[in-house]
Amino acid sequence: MAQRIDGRQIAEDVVAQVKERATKLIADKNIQPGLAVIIVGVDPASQVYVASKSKKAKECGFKSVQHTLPADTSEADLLALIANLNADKSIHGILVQLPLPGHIDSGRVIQTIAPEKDVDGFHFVNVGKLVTGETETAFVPCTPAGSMILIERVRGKDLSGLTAVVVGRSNIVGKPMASLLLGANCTVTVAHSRTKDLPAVCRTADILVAAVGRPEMVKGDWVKPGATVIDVGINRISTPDGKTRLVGDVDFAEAEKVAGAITPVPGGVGPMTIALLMANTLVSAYLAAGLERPRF
Ligand SMILES: Nc1nc2c(c(=O)[nH]1)N[C@@H](CN(C=O)c1ccc(C(=O)N[C@@H](CCC(=O)O)C(=O)O)cc1)CN2
Repeated sequence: MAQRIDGRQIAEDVVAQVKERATKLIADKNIQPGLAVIIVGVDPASQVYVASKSKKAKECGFKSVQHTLPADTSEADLLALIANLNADKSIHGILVQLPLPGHIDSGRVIQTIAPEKDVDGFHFVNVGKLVTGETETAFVPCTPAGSMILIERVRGKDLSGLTAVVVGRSNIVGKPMASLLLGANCTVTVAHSRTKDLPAVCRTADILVAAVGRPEMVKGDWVKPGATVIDVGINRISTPDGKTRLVGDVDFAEAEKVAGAITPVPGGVGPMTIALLMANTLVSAYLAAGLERPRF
């Protein structure tokens, strides 16, 4: 049976380190990291995630500001708010919760955030830095950055020569995940809906990352014995008793019989996303003060 990777515990460890370093930054330099989180509309899941982010920021000792805007907010008003936050010296990180309502161009919104405050790592400047290996000043998207920490906890820091397969090619998870694994000297394949014989491709992976958004798609016989399986999917499905439950993109019951280590859903990658947002905000405050980048 595979080792279950406890994302909640590892996220707590990361948050504890962030809190300790934030406390020191405040004491030594009188700089309090500041995070502004913006939500537009009333998507229930987004409301939960944003509330968790604001709460966690407070726990870390950060200045935590939440802007809750109505669903019919104009793009111009949202861009004006971001411009104000870009100019606000007490704010080191700006996060706009996705998805945004359909009348707002998410791309334009993301590109309006100052790259040095883009703690989501979605701005072209940060994407370019990640792809080119400019990791001193890059912000890496929180979900892949958190997934890398989980992988390193299981396999150690040296992933050199391992075969990695990332299933999914989104800008938020799949592509940055592939860049991180490549940066760690893995041999990386990005698989997707048009990949031929996806099960066979997945079976080549020492590290298998599933980020497709399809409930329990990755079956046990897609997993190489002993592989590390990172399940990024968070899918709510209906159960026969009329309730709902969360499942990942991996069929956990099958895969845990084959894998060496595997993340559960919930309690795997999800908590790391919020922990890495705290880490990125701390990094932003350090870099703004001209200090050496803290590593996690
Ligand atoms: N601007 C952003 N928007 C979105 C991001 C993001 O990184 N930046 N990611 C996702 C949602 N997300 C954070 O925003 C997120 C998703 C899930 C979790 C999490 O902890 N999940 C729990 C289960 C929660 C539940 O019970 O529903 C888990 O997996 O254990 C945290 C953050 C989309 N939008």
